[in-house]
Amino acid sequence: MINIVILPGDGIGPEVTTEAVRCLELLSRARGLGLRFTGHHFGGAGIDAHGDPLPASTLAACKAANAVLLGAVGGDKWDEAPIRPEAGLLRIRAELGLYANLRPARIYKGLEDASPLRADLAQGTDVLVVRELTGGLYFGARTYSDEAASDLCSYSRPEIERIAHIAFHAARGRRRKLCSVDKANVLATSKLWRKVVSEIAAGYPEVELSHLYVDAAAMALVTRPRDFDVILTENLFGDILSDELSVIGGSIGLLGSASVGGDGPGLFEPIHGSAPPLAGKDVANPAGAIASAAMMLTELGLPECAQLLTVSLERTIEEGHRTADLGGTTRCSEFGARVRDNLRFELARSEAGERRVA
Ligand SMILES: NC(=O)C1=CN([C@@H]2O[C@H](COP(=O)(O)OP(=O)(O)OC[C@H]3O[C@@H](n4cnc5c(N)ncnc54)[C@H](O)[C@@H]3O)[C@@H](O)[C@H]2O)C=CC1
Ligand SMILES: CC(C)CC(=O)C(=O)O
Ligand SMILES: [Mg+2]
Repeated sequence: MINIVILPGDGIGPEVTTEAVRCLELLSRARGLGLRFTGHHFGGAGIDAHGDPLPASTLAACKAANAVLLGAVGGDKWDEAPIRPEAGLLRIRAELGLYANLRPARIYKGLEDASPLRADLAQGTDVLVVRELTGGLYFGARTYSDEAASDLCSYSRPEIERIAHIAFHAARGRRRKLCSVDKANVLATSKLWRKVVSEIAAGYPEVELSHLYVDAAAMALVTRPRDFDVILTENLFGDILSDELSVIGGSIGLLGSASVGGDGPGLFEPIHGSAPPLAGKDVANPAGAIASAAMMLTELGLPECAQLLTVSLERTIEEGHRTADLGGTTRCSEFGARVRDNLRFELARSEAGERRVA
């Protein structure tokens, strides 16, 4: 039995996670994986039900699970709450020790026209953002009054070393190029970041290391995205740059992510937020949630099942099924159903050991 905790969260979170879970259920039945799903309140839904975005019962269930699949949290409704839904997200990342957030971005076949960039700039973009997830500004002490406010940014050498190793390992298995992004011309944390990353590079001579300041990186991502293979960066910069990178492929709704590094379960979530204006309308793009589910299967040691789901998602996109964010009319639930149609086909094909004639 593989126990998976589902945290649908708020806004479009429940809609996109439903489609991802249905794909996983299909795979589990077909392959006898023994996946068992239990849903728990989280984010705004946690505040409404328990007065806490990360209720104790939810945290206990996550810690006991094999993996956690998350939708998204937040919304205006909780703007004035003493603890915002987003605080629950930060807490669960810290509680599970998930210091590494992997966000792969690429141009899907069939979406070549969906990029806001000229095709000659965008085509072939395939980047993995390795974002430090439990340090930096999001976790520093804050002060606030209506006259002055502050946020503390700090990083220690071990925090930088461990995320750098993850990124160098990833680069070694890809095109062996790693760009570390910081603001070392201004920030003390970035100065240490650059020094430590450069030292770690000595252990990975086959990986070509470069450094960019974050402002220049933001520019380079839209002028020469294909030059990047792995981007290693700190929490805030990774959050911002991965949203930027996602639209080069057409939409933020396409990107999944894996948060790993702890002793317990990993957490898998699309990179987008709860998109309140889209909630309840069956129009959100569930591709990022489905891609996150595929990343979860890989992490659970089921790479073949992950591949079947990835191929099914790719084929659905290639067939031209597009949700509204990509200029189409396919509903969220319909898109999920088409992925499952393709998944049934892939399962049958792999069982028959046949190759499909293109
Ligand atoms: N991981 C999480 O749970 C995150 C939560 N948030 C929260 O979400 C709420 C909304 O934040 P925003 O800044 O608007 O970011 P957002 O990511 O929810 O939306 C940004 C834009 O992308 C669109 N979009 C996002 N996901 C989409 C999808 N799957 N399909 C189609 N279009 C999609 C939205 O309609 C909007 O135009 C806030 O409360 C914010 O704090 C924001 C980012 C991450
Ligand atoms: C909502 C924030 C806590 C984080 C965020 O935007 C993200 O992780 O993508
Ligand atoms: Mg974000």
